[in-house]
Amino acid sequence: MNYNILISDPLSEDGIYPLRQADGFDITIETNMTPEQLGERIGDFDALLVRSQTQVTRAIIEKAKHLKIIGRAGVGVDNIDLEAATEHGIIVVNAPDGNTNSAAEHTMAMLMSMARKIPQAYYALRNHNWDRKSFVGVELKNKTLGVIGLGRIGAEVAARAKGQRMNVIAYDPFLTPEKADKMGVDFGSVEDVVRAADFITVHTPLLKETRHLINAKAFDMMKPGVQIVNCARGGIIDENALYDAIKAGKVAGAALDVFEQEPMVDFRLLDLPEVVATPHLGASTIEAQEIVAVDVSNDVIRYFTEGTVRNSVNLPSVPKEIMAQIEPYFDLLERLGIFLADLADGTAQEVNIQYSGELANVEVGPLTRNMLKGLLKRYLGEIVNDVNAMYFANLKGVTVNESKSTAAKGFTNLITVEVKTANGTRKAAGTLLNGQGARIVKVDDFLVDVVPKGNLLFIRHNDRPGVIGRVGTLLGQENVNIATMQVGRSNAGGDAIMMLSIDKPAEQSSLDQLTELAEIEKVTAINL
Ligand SMILES: NC(=O)c1ccc[n+]([C@@H]2O[C@H](COP(=O)([O-])OP(=O)(O)OC[C@H]3O[C@@H](n4cnc5c(N)ncnc54)[C@H](O)[C@@H]3O)[C@@H](O)[C@H]2O)c1
Ligand SMILES: O=C(O)[C@H](O)COP(=O)(O)O
Repeated sequence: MNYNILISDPLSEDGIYPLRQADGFDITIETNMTPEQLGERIGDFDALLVRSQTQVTRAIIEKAKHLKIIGRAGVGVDNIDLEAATEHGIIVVNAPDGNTNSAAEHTMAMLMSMARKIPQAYYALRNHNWDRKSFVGVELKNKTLGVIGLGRIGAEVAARAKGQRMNVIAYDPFLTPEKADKMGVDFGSVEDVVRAADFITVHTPLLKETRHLINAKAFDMMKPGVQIVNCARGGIIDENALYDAIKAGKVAGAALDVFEQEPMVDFRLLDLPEVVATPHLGASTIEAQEIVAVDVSNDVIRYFTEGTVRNSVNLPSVPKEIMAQIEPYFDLLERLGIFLADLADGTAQEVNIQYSGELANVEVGPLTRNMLKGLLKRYLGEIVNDVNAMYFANLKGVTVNESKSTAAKGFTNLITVEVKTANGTRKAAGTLLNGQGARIVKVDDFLVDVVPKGNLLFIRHNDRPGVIGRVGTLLGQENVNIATMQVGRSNAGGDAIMMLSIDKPAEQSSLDQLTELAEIEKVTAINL
């Protein structure tokens, strides 16, 4: 079966070459769809590739019955409802650094165009107006550039500005005075930056915290004649406040690549001669478009062929070497989750998972998510996957605690999962035995050695002579063949367990008959 990929924004044809070359993918390119058209089509697709144009809203995601992955060929994912994607188990990947250089170059081009009024002069000249008086600019040299958001693009811009012999002052929540020193920039708060700068450029994502970060109050603090660049996201600068600050003569220039509403509908700012603008072209170079499309294409291929991705936005990413170490445990963890969901009396309220042995030294989040997937699938069905397992755990009020210990009681690794419900606590521990695959090695406090596959019967009983025979006989009469059987007890004559693997699921009537045996306390059928 081929996977259906929809590309709904213009992507570089060279960039999607990996997808065209790989086996098993059918590509549909349909750009310029209305939200209604996208909503009608999206149900047919397993993957969606976009840039910033397509609005992947909750309404679209709710119609995307087969969608497993959304690839954003670029950085910003503010056009994708990440919460809705996560809830629906859809992984979102982006291309975090493919357009860094292009965006930084565009920022510098905008800064210089603004400082030297190049677009305005060109516009006059095109209208056959040889005007050498109206377009006197200012130099960058020895001026201070304030950079707000010193991430990938901000840092590249800062380095280039230093090449223009500018002083740079920056604010970023992750910036420390030491890091700033190493980069040769001054360190300051947003207020310090805004007060000190002759030119300001913003390079943050658009978040709740950064929306209108540059507002009327910030403009009040700025030096008269300040010039401002936004090649990050519309909305970081309050456009109304910018308009007022330009009109008031406080701001001498603005260079905007991005706008609060795109495509633009309100052209008021562009009527001001101080404003230069481009229609969101920061990443629009042949090089950047090829790299970002290659990056997301490769993640889509990886996802469908290996089940891994490099640049997930809604799942923490795990380095390749660590993934190689933990991936063999994925299946065991999912099965431990299913096992405990069947064994537990009621729905989970708290889950404690302990990683002992070598796994104590690595990132185990993906393993915990696989265990939760198995556990929650039993209550919530196949909608649960490793992307949304943690979301559903939170939604259902299940507390999840992870702990680690390097001591693994003779195993290379031992993973113990404890599930607490309103009616008690059940526990199971599993491991991978060298060359022999997955095993459950402990259930509650009883040692066992069970392959976690197929149909199992877990029987709690009193340790009395003849009980094992009676169970065997009864199952035989019911035509249920026992493949393996393990027994364990706390002490002679005390609490005991039987763990049977059987060749076909036992009928409820057989389970009822087993439960009626005098020594049997409880029979649980587990289907892995
Ligand atoms: N115009 C374009 O075509 C274009 C192209 C590429 C990227 N972008 C946009 O540029 C922005 C930056 O991209 P990037 O690749 O550098 O991202 P990045 O994640 O590397 O950097 C963003 C930085 O912003 C910082 N930040 C977050 N909240 C902040 C706050 N309240 N104040 C100050 N700093 C804050 C983060 O700590 C981070 O270092 C994104 O919004 C991206 O979408 C636009
Ligand atoms: O966030 C980004 O990567 C840029 O804004 C580029 O957006 P685009 O892919 O729509 O050009």
